[in-house]
Amino acid sequence: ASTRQERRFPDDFLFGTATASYQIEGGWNADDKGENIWDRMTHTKPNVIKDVSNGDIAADTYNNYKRDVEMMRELGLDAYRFSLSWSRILPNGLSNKVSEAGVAFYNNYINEMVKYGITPMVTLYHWDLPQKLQDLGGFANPLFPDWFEDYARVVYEQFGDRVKHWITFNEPREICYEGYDSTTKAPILNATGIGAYLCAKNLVLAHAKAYYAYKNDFAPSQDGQCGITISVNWFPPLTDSKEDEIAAELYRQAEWGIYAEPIFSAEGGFPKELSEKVAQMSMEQGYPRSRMPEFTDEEREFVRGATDFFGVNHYTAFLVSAAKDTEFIVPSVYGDTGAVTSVPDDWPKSASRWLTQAPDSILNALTHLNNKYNSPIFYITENGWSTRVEDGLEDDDRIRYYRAALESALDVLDAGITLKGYMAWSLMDNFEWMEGYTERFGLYEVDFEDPARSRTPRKSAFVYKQIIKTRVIDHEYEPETRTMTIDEGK
Ligand SMILES: CCCCCCCCCCCCC/C=C/[C@@H](O)[C@@H](N)CO[C@@H]1O[C@H](CO)[C@H](O)[C@H](O)[C@H]1O
Repeated sequence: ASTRQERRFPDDFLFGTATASYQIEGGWNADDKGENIWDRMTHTKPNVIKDVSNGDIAADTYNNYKRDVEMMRELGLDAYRFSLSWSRILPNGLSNKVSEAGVAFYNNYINEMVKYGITPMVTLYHWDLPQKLQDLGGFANPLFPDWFEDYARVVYEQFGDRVKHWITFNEPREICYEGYDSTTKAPILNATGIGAYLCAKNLVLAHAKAYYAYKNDFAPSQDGQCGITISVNWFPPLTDSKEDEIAAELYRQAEWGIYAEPIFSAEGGFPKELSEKVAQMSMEQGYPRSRMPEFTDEEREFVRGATDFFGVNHYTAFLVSAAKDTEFIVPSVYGDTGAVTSVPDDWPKSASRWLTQAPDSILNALTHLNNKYNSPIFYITENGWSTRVEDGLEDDDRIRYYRAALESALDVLDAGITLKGYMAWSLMDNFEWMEGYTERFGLYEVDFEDPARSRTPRKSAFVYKQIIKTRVIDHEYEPETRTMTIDEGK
């Protein structure tokens, strides 16, 4: 039997880090870039952000992209996942006008990665919708799938000769539930119990349109893959009672099933149990039809199977139980599930109130998805841990989290599940959405007081580098230095 020390990641396993355009780029109005929904929200309602900050400059990757690639080389990354700013490429959101400056910025960034053998993994949409499209309803407009396909075609055309890994959307739950159904992400629409379902349908249709545009018109010559990234945290029942089992299943369907099921399940369409529950609740609440829209047979068939891989953003777990005396907002997604969550006191806590270190949660989540969806190809497209500003560079908590997460990823490989890569969130500190700059996820610390936005490796950067280099998790490894260098050949 092999010892834990001997367990290795395969040589072709893609180790990387991830970021997102609005969180790092800055250059919010550089050249002819158009306004996006985060620009609009942070400028007109600054108090919704915890430290009243914004992403106007962020880590200033717009001017620091060569330093970013240098950091990728220092870590010895195989791959780098980043997103494109739609309104930097199409200032008005629509494809009649393409920004030369925006395209040039991404060409430079991608070329710099390719020059050093780093595989670019590109997300088309990580939450920064052009404001002009939001003014027309955004994801709630039935034309949204067409707008997204048009944008995707421009992007494939411009960058597809070098980019072979495409992700259409990052985290549909955060786009639809947090943006349309509540007030935790732009555009803070707060259409509770309605926004998430409406957005979910248009989002998966948009994904399928962009997927088939690539598959039919670009993949034959460009030879890449196209998938979607869904936020899949692990939601087991609190107890083995029937009520908690049912609550947990409904909760999983609301969290990620409404986005995953239409694409990955054999039947297609929204998850059965949640659809029935929402239809029943809608009737009881006096609506003339279900708040959850239906797919036509043609739409269902179009979306079903429209992917080459399943990108999983995984951070944590919550225990789910049937609500006893909770008063839910009516109507609301969580009211539809009738479920509540809790977290054991002994799971280590991060700087983010939602993020604890749950045991074996990567293995549990991926095993569940693998069984449910007929063994797709997986990438972990985000996984990471937050610290506070004052925690500085000695981030042993983050190291403990990453080692445990990567052990769980090795368990996934041992279980015969096809996991092809792991992207740590994040390469560097960045604008953490509603939390501003108060929570830090970076392997590199960014000094946001410094006009140059200087970047300094944390201890975790040295540990991650060692794991990538050796393909082994050495729990005893202590970096001897805090001076980062680029290894030969990187
Ligand atoms: C009794 C429970 C106690 C917890 C109370 C917290 C209540 C808040 C519940 C919120 C649930 C959040 C679910 C988690 C979502 C995350 O997986 C997801 N938002 C991660 O998104 C990515 O996060 C990165 C770091 O936050 C980064 O910002 C990136 O852009 C996102 O893709």
